[in-house]
Amino acid sequence: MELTDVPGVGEKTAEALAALDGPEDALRRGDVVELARAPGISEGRAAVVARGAIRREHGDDARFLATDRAREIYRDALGLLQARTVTDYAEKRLETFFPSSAASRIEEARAFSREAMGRDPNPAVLDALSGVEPLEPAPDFRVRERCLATTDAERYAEARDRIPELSAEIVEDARDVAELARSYATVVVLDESFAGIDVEGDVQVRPDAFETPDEIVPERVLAFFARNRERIEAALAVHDASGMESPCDPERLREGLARVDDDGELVGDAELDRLTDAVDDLDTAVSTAESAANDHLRDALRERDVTIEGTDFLSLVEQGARVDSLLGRELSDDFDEAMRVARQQLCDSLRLREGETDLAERVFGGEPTFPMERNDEAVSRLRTELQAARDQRAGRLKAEAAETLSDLREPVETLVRDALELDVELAVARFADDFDCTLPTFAEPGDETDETNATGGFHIEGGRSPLLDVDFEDVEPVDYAVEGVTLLSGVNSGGKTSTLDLVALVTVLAHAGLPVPAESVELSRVSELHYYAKSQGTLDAGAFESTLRDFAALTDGAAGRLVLVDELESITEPGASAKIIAGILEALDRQGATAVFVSHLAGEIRESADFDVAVDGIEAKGLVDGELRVNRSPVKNHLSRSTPELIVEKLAGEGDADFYGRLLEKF
Ligand SMILES: Nc1ncnc2c1ncn2[C@@H]1O[C@H](COP(=O)(O)OP(=O)(O)OP(=O)(O)O)[C@@H](O)[C@H]1O
Repeated sequence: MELTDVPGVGEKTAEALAALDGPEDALRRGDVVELARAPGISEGRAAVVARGAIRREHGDDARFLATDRAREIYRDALGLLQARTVTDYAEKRLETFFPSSAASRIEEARAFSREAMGRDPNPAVLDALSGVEPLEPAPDFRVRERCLATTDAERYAEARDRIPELSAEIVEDARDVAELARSYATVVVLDESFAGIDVEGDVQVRPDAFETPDEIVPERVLAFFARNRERIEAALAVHDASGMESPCDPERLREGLARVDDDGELVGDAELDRLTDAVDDLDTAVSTAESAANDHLRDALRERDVTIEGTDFLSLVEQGARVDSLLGRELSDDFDEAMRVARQQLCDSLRLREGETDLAERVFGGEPTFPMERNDEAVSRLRTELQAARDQRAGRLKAEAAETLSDLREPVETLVRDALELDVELAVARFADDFDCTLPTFAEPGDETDETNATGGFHIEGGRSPLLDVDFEDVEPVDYAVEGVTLLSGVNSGGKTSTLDLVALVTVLAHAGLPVPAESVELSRVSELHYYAKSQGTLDAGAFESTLRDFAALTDGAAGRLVLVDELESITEPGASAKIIAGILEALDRQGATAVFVSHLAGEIRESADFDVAVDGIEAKGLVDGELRVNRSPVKNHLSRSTPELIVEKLAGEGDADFYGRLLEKF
C-alpha cells in the first residue's frame, strides 16, 4: 500500500508517516498514538489519517454523515463514549469509530463491540488504567566511559549514526587502540582485523556491533525501561486487575524493572554500590584520614619530651635542617602509628578490598613530615583503579540486565497496548451499561443489485436517548418503526424533535458498529444520513432558495438514504410550505428512501401529495393540571391533535361552551 493512497494523506503527511517503524501496520490497527509519533502529526490529524485508512480498506466513501445535524449527533454520541475513557489514548482511538455504509466495516466494529460489551469495568481496572500511557522512546543520553573505534571512515560515519550514545574514534593501529584504552573503561573495536589484539585494558572486538546495539549500549534498553517504568507497572496492574492474559511472565518483568532506577542506573548490587560510593567519597575520605593522622601525631608530640643531642641541635641551627629529620629519627614510631591510623581509616571508610588496600597504603606512606601529607599521585591512581572497577562491573551487570530486558521489550509493547485497548473496550462497555444498550440487528440485505429499493427502514423498541435534556432515568422509552416516507405530527413539546434525534442517534451508532440505547433495534443499512434540524424562523428569499436547492439535490442521487427533517415548514409561509414538502416527499418516495418529516402541517401536506403519505402522531393524552401528558411513542397512521385544539377542548369543557364548542367543531 502506498501511504498516499490513504484518503487525507498527502505527500507531506506520507513523508512524516514514513519515519515510523511500520506505518502500514499502525494505519491498519487504527493506532492513533503510534501515528501521532510521526513528526508534525497531531493526535487529531492522526485520527483523521487512521479513519482514512479504515475507509480505504472497506471502500467507504465518507458520505454517511451528510448534514451538519447528522455530524453533530455523531460528535455528541462520540462525546458520551469518550467521557467514559480513562486514558488519552482511548479517547483518541474512539475517533476511529465512525458511521459507515460499508457492511464489512460495520461488522468489524461490531465484533469489537461484542467483545467489549462482555468486559467488566471494575473500579480496580479503571484505577490502574489511570497510570497507563503509550510507551515513550528512551531519552537521548551519552555514555562517557565506553567508545567505538574503527579504521574505516564509512563505518565511523555509520557508528555515529547508529550508536550515537558512544563517541566514535578513528584509529590506525593497535597502538591507537591502546591509547584509547587508557582513557576509556571499554573500547569497542568495530573492525574484524583487530581480532586477537593484545593491549592493556578492556578492549572488545565487535564487528557485529550494529546488529546487537543492546549489547554494545545496554544503557539504551535500560533507559527505555527506566523511562517507562510507571506505565509498564500500571499496565501490569491492569492485567492483574482484569485477569487479562499477560504476553510475558509478570514476575520476570517486575524483577527486570527492579534492577534499574529512574535514571537507568543499576540497583541492588552491593559490590557496585561499594565501588560507586568509594569513587564518590574518595576525596572526603582521604582528607578525613589525613586529619585523623595529624591529630594523632599532634597529640603524640604534645605529650612527648624530646631529648635532642647537642650536635643535632647544632646542625639544626647551622644548616636550617628541618624538624622532619628529627621526626624521622626520634618519633618514627609515632609517625608510623599515625600513618597506620590514616590507612586504616581510609580503607574502612571506603570499604576497600584486597588489591585496593595496597594502593591506599601508598596514599599515606611518604617521608615523615608534620603535618603529614597524602601522596596525590597515589590518590589519583586509586581513583582511576576504583573508577575502572566500577565501570567494568556496571558494564557487565548492565549487559546482563539488558539481555533480560531486551527480550521483554516486545512483550512490553504488547502489554501496554493491550491495556490501552482495554480502556477503549471498557468505554464501550460502560456506555452500553450506563444507557441500557444493545447491539442492533441489521435486516438481511435485500437484492444488492436493486439500487432503487435498498431501504427497509428501522424498528426501535424502548429507545431512550441519552442526548435528551433530562436525566437519563427520567427518559421515557420510545417505540418507533418506519418504512418508506412518513410524516410525524404531534403536539408542541410532545417529543417530535427528540424522536428524530433518537432515530438519528440509533442510526449513527448502529452504523459505527456500536451498541444503541434501546431494548431492541432492527434496521436496514443506510447509505447516507441526511438530518435537517428545524430552521430558526422564516428564511429570506436567498436562504430559502438555497434550502430548496439542497432538497432538490437530495431527491436525486444515492439510494438507501435516511432523511430526517424537522419542521421544514418554518422556512416560508404555511400554504407554500405544505406544497413544497409534498413535492419533496413524492421525490423521496419514488427514490425508495426512508424519511421522517416532522410537521405541524401533516394534514395539508398529505392533501397536496400525489401518493398516500403515511402520517404518524405523538398523542397527547390530555392536559392534566395545565400540564401536557403525552405518549412519547408515535402512534402509527394517526394524525395527532394539535395543542391549540386541546386547549380549545379544555376551555369548552370549563366555561363558554357555545363559543368554544363551535370553535372545537372547526378542528
Ligand atoms: N422520551 C422522552 N422522555 C422524557 N422526556 C422527553 C422525551 N421526549 C421529549 N421529552 C421532553 O420534552 C421536551 C420537548 O421535546 P421536543 O422538543 O422533542 O418536542 P417537540 O414535539 O419537537 O416540540 P415542538 O413541537 O415545540 O418542536 C424535551 O426537551 C424533553 O424535556
